[in-house]
Amino acid sequence: MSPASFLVVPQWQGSGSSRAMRLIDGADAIRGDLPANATHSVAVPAAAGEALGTGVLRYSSLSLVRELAAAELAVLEAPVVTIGGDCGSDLAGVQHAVASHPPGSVTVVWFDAHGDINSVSTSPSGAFHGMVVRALLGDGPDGLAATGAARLHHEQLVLAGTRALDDGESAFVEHMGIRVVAPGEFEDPQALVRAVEATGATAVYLHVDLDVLDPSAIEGIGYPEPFGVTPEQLTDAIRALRARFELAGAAVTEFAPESPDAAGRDLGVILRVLGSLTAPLKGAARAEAAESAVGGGSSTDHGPRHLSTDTAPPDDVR
Ligand SMILES: NC(=[NH2+])NCCC[C@H](N)C(=O)O
Repeated sequence: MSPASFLVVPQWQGSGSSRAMRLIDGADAIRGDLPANATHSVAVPAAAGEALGTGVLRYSSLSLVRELAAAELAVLEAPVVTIGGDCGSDLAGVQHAVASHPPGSVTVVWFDAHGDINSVSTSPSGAFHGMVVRALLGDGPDGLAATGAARLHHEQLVLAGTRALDDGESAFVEHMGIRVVAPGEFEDPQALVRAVEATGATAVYLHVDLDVLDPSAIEGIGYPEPFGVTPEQLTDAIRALRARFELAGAAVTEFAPESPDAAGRDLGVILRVLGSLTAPLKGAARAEAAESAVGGGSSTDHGPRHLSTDTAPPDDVR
């Protein structure tokens, strides 16, 4: 596998939070630790944007970001890891991954406390980050909803770590029979592998909203929900999926630190997640074996943090 490329998309317009602009700081903080030669950025418009009668708040900026990101994705080497920004930052990333693989071969695993599967009519907020998955399934305003080969079928979707669905979302998930892997199921890292196997996919797109993690593991998230997964459960699940399926693309989203100091406190965990998505698997397994042989490492991380896609990942430092 070639090393991943990173696409930083500091989109905040999809968030319903009054502190949505913290997402820009979050994207900047993560970018600082990425390998510069593999990192590209989308110039997100400064303007909030207008709904233009679509029912999606700030629709005009969101559809513009989708276009700008799609243009980058067309020239970047896959797999691309999008760095958000809100949960809609990788709308183009998912659509690109699905469209560039044979029909039915990519399953999207949506790691998120929330379903993000509201339609315009069931959304309680009008915020696009709660409607992204629905748009991926083809339901949403023109310019956001996936069409043609980019459209995801609901059989190719697994919601992972989900624990906060709105009523309209629950009804839709139940009606469509969409597979939800609850946080408790993460105790077995193979649970997600089996869920994806059941979809018949050969590749996975891994979307990570950091709020899938338990709030005790991360501070800088705008929509914390209790009873989430541990960083170790998340990274083990990601590595198990990568060991079994081709990685078609990925994203890490919704980092919204309140200050640079606060960002620093969360970066260790975020880089472990990024490492699980991008670092060579064999190296990770070796380092883990070595680590357990010495009885585990230190949990503090004061050294310089840099993510490299071709050396041992930072998630080996626990
Ligand atoms: N990715 C997120 N943080 N999503 C939060 C969504 C909140 C709520 N379900 C909504 O539709 O507005």
